Amino acid sequence: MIHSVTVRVPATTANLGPGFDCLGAALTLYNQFQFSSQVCSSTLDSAADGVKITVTGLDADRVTTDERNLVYQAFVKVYEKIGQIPPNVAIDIHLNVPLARGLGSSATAIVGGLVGANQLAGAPLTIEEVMHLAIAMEGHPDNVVPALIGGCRIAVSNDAAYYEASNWMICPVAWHPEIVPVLAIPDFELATETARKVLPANYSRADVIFNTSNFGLLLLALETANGDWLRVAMRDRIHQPYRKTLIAGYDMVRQAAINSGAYGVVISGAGPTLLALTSPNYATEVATTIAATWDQQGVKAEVKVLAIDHAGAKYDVCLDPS
Ligand SMILES: Nc1ncnc2c1ncn2[C@@H]1O[C@H](COP(=O)(O)OP(=O)(O)OP(=O)(O)O)[C@@H](O)[C@H]1O
Ligand SMILES: N[C@@H](CCO)C(=O)O
Repeated sequence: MIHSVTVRVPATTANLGPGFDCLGAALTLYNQFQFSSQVCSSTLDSAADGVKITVTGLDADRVTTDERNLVYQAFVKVYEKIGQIPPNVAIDIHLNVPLARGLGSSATAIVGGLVGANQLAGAPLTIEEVMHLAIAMEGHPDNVVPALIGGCRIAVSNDAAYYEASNWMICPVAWHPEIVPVLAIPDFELATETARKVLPANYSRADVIFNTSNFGLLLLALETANGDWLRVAMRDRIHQPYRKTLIAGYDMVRQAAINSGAYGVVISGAGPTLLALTSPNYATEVATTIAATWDQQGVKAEVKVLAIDHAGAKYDVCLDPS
């Protein structure tokens, strides 16, 4: 019998400029979730029956430890899907991905909870079924898909209604190893819900064509590391023009990063983290420049030079010694 499951899930950067709600990449920064079976609920001291949650690491005090916890909600979804009552469980969460910063923290929680529950239940669901549950919970695929299977991915819906889709085609996007993601994480939060509210409901034909052409070029540029293409292809008119007003110093930081060697700078996910893409030779210079420029604007930012994670969610299963 399985005693515990430990799941490691990568952070993700979504959109990459023109790929709003359909393109995302996994990063080498991870949250960890451990799920341990409990014998009976009388041994548990949480307010919620049958679950005890502990959280350590970054922003740990901001995560709820009762049954509203997103990891636990995802855990329960698996048991609903298979028609079983969720077992008593202790969940230990260790956070390295900051909350509400545009690095897919909610996707790590959803994927962690789903993968942990599926393994604890003896793997009744396929990875596709887990992915569909994850997309439905998050509401869009661009963070949860790379968080689950790693790499850079495009998600295409086979259904007419994109956000209600139950059929998805997931395709890998080649990412040239000479393209380095530099992430600049400011010391303020921006909830995805807030950043989605500032977007218009409709777009002009010119804006749609602008994004379509840049998106196509971006895929070629990521594959080939063609700097001239990348400098053009990271532009977007679907979300960034509206969201940048929520991110103090955005224009100045972007220009300074480009002057110091970045191909381009975009809002990571819903923000406020900024993603610069650059070559290995300029990565340190770009990181230092972003931190210094934001500092001049009164914003403290942590800057990380990362790589693309190709593994996605990884788990270890520990069997009951008896
Ligand atoms: N490990 C976790 N455990 C429980 N809840 C979490 C965890 N991580 C994130 N959450 C929940 O998700 C919220 C953040 O989600 P939100 O979509 O606003 O930001 P994000 O996922 O970090 O950014 P983005 O979607 O733009 O990449 C947190 O405020 C918290 O409620
Ligand atoms: N595509 C999403 C990612 C954040 O969850 C957005 O930009 O709102």
